[in-house]
Amino acid sequence: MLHTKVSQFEDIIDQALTTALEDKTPQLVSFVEQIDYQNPYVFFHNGVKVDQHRVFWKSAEEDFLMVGVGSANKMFTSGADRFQNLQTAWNELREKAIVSDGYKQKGTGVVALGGFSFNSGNLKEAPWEKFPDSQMTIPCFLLTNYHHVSYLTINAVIYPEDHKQQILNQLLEQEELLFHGQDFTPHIPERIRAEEQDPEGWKSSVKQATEDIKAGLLDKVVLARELKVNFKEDVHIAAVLQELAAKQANSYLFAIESEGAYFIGATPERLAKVEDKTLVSTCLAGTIPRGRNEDEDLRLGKQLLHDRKNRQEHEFVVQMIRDAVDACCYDVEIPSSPVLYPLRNLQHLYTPVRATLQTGYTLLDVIERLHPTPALGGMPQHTAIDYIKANERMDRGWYAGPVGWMDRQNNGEFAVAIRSALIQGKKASLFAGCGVVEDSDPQSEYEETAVKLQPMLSVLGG
Ligand SMILES: C=C(O[C@@H]1C=C(C(=O)O)C=C[C@H]1O)C(=O)O
Ligand SMILES: [Mg+2]
Repeated sequence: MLHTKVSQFEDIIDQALTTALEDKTPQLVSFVEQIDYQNPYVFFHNGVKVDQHRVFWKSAEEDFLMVGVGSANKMFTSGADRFQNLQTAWNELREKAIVSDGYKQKGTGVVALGGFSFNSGNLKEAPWEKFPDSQMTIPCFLLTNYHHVSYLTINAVIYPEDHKQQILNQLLEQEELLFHGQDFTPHIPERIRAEEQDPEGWKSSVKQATEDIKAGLLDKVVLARELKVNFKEDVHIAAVLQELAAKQANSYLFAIESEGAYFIGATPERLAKVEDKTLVSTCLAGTIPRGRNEDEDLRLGKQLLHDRKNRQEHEFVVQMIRDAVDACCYDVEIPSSPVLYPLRNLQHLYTPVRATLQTGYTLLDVIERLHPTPALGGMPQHTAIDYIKANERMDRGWYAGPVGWMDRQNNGEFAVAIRSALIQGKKASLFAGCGVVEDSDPQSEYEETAVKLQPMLSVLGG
């Protein structure tokens, strides 16, 4: 940190100490500076020297990325009111924060990153014991790369009994560690085993779901399965992120640490984004592989656009998101038919949603209404959630839950945590699901999930 910056930082610590003593409560301070361009993967890698708790987010559509190290504060909420309770805790924190920020760039300053499990309030089964119902971190150190400029935020909680010089020394020492050492050797772990969990059983549950749909129990349900993988050595998370970034264009990248386990993924699916009053959401459902050449690719794309079963999968998502967005927005724009969304090894049907948020509603209100959309749950929403709990034979944990970030202005973005894996040392669990409708064929759905496992599998042992 530059000399002038240190004295500005000292000033806000002084202010915070005064307030903390007066109010007899801890006080959050946030200090933002522009720094030389930083490689985010090196920063993530170095971060572990300061704190094992690290979080990562990269946008799918623009040059915008955040890496958080340590936590000035973590917000945990659980149960049915977890979104509302988080909003309350967040409002209190962000309104009271003392901020020194001459740039006012998005994703800098008081920012919370994290996510939510798919279901709230259930007991966590293996392998999810280390992940809470929800966790949003205000990182101690936050690197933000936006339009090729790097910003460093330092967030700290100042207690009434703290000493300025001690805090300053500790933070400067940690900062030194973060920027020391400029590279790492990318290392992809060697896979020694990959084990599917009862594929035949899974296919029969898809078959059963099509029968239950024909019988009128529900219209659509998303069923997921797990692939367990073992490696010869511990997985190097920074290297995996770097590989994903190189391979998975048009995807959000995320990583969230909890008690030494990392939930990580490259998902194409936005849940909701709010910038000022503009809300953007995404309907993404309906899948076909990419072709091996341009002709085949075009042919497959056309086939997907006109396939009755895939269009039905997609239409349920559009219907539900439209209703949810109509209830809290105006000027809702949704095209009447989908287009293709190409990824490295598959393509989806995609309908963008854009609207203006009514006064009084926040990003978290929208997330609460949307989650889970029929792209991850089904239709009707609550029937599908119960159906999944009763029939899926695994704990989804954070798979298919909302992951993302929000800032002090309540702007932010959440994606749906699919194409994801939970990594713990030498072990990983990969997850993939698919939308089941009345015309679903178990074998094709099985193959669809196999293709969806590929992005994570390809960076976890090749
Ligand atoms: C559930 C997943 O993906 C979802 C299901 C899709 C489908 O069945 O066509 C497509 C995109 C996603 O909404 C997953 O990747 O695990
Ligand atoms: Mg599908």
